[in-house]
Amino acid sequence: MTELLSIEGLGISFGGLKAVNDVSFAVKPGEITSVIGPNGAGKTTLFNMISGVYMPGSGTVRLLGDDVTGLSPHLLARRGMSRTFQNLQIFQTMTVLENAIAGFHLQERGPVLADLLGLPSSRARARKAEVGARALLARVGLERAAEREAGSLSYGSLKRLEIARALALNPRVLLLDEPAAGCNAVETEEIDHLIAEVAASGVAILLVEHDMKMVMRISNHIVVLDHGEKIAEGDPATVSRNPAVIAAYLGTEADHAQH
Ligand SMILES: Nc1ncnc2c1ncn2[C@@H]1O[C@H](COP(=O)(O)OP(=O)(O)OP(=O)(O)O)[C@@H](O)[C@H]1O
Repeated sequence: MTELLSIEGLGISFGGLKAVNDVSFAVKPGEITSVIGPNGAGKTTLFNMISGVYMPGSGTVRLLGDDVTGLSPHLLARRGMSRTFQNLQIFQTMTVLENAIAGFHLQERGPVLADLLGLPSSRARARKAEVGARALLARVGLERAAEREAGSLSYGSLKRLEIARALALNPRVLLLDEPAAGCNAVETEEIDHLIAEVAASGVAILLVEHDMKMVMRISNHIVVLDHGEKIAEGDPATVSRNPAVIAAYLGTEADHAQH
């Protein structure tokens, strides 16, 4: 199957520390790939290199076969990669609908003059963005909250709003940074369903998540990092039986026990 996103030998050092070293894997359309590993394993750093936040020290990121290594997040978004953040990027005092509409405007080059002059073309664009935003809110189960102030939403709903905004870019690849962090069991399950539905629509999903139960439940493919290196990859059953993976997690528990 075609690889939408492929990571080849990616690495970066901070000072003398190799935070990520020679990591390779591929993400396929319609599949959910998760990156896991103990604290400090390099998950966030890897994510930041893939999504254009950090320039990799070595290696290549390919999107639909094109080398996109080091492109800025907004250029990646135009090419079909969007992401959510661990710390939500929601405008708390705007309505839910306005937040979703903001997602649409991120993809535009912005004929700013037309907008400033209130030309018909700009009004038509605004109308189109609103229709699209309402459809997205329905997709994530927030249509009835459209007129509410975003700051009044539950945490799980905010997480779904953040995913809606990323979907406004109509991505081929969606990167989710801890989509269930801070959510209770019911909210986590709702997010599970949403992610599975997005994957089923053909989007390639890459996620970093600490909730191991969720990872095992929804992933097609898991990549395990430890001390910046890929130590295993495969389906959930294979990875959870892998002795190197078990040792990496037991190792961190032993460290905690000593402190
Ligand atoms: N900007 C930075 N400058 C220096 N060191 C960094 C920087 N970012 C990360 N590191 C180091 O790189 C290593 C990997 O960190 P990273 O945050 O990517 O791990 P992680 O797997 O995401 O951890 P966690 O599960 O705790 O979020 C750690 O040793 C961390 O201290």
